[in-house]
Amino acid sequence: MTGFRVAFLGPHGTFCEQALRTLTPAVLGDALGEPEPALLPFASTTAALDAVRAGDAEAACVPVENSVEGGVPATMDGLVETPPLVIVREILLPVRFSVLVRPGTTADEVGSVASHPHGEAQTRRWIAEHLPAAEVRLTSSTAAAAAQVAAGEVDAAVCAPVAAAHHGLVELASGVHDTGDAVTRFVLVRPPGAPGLPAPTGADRTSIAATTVNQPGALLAVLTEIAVRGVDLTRIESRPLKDRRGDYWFFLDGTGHVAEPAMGEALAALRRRCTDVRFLGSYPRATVAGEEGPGGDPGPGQTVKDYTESASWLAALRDGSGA
Ligand SMILES: O=C(O)C(=O)Cc1ccccc1
Repeated sequence: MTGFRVAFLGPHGTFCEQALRTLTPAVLGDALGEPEPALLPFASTTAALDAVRAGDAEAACVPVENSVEGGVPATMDGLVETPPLVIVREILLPVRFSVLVRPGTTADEVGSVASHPHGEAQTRRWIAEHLPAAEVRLTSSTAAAAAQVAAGEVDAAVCAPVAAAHHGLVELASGVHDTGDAVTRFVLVRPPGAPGLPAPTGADRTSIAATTVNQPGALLAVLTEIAVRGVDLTRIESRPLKDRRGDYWFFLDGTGHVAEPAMGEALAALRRRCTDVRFLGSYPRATVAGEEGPGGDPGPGQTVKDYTESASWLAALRDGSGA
């Protein structure tokens, strides 16, 4: 038994567990310094993140966004709480839903159907068409919906096919979705300073959360600091600050690593410009099998080599050896 624990959105049979299990022992060992951790299911993403903050787990795997429904609010809110956590890996999981029922249940007998809000959002049309009379209930995870079916609390669950084996259910339908090729992005988080924080690979992503003063052009100024350094912004999404009505956290993902000059300079500029800025991690960019990731040519004068050469040139001006 290892002393190393990874919390995840449970119960067993969630997409989150599947995402975590796609990491090979080598990748986990690299990201966590421990190839075979114990995987601990938690009832919510908030509880999984809290477990890391409380020292009850060394890392947590949580869903962060979906290509159809956008960000997972509980995860975004949880990432900017204190003490800070940083992302050390991202995992992209193509998501295919099954509709699971107790053995013997027919479509006509389904009076209620449950799923995680992101599961419901991705199958809303299908449910309206195939289970028009069913009352829709939202659950903390897709596997929690399957557990409710097994307990007789609800008739059907929209969830991962693997949840059938975990909860003794059968498929009423499989391959269910409103939009094909949906992908969910999960992240593995750790406390900052933990061993094994990712070194630059040359194909990394950095996640940042920033708040600005409420003035015309404030967000434009933040985006400009990023754009002029050739950082490819791959995501921008906002969440209300809650205790400061009208103010927002802007969640920004861009290509590059904090150890590289362009991203490092962009972060330093945000630190000057923003009322608050949180570094949420630099980690290797994941791609879906067979697809090209972002981060092509950063533009003229924007490569790491360009930054290094211009920094040496400036240093020479300053010490009087160059002109
Ligand atoms: O509830 C789950 O299984 C999760 O991992 C969250 C989720 C829900 C719906 C689609 C993708 C991920």
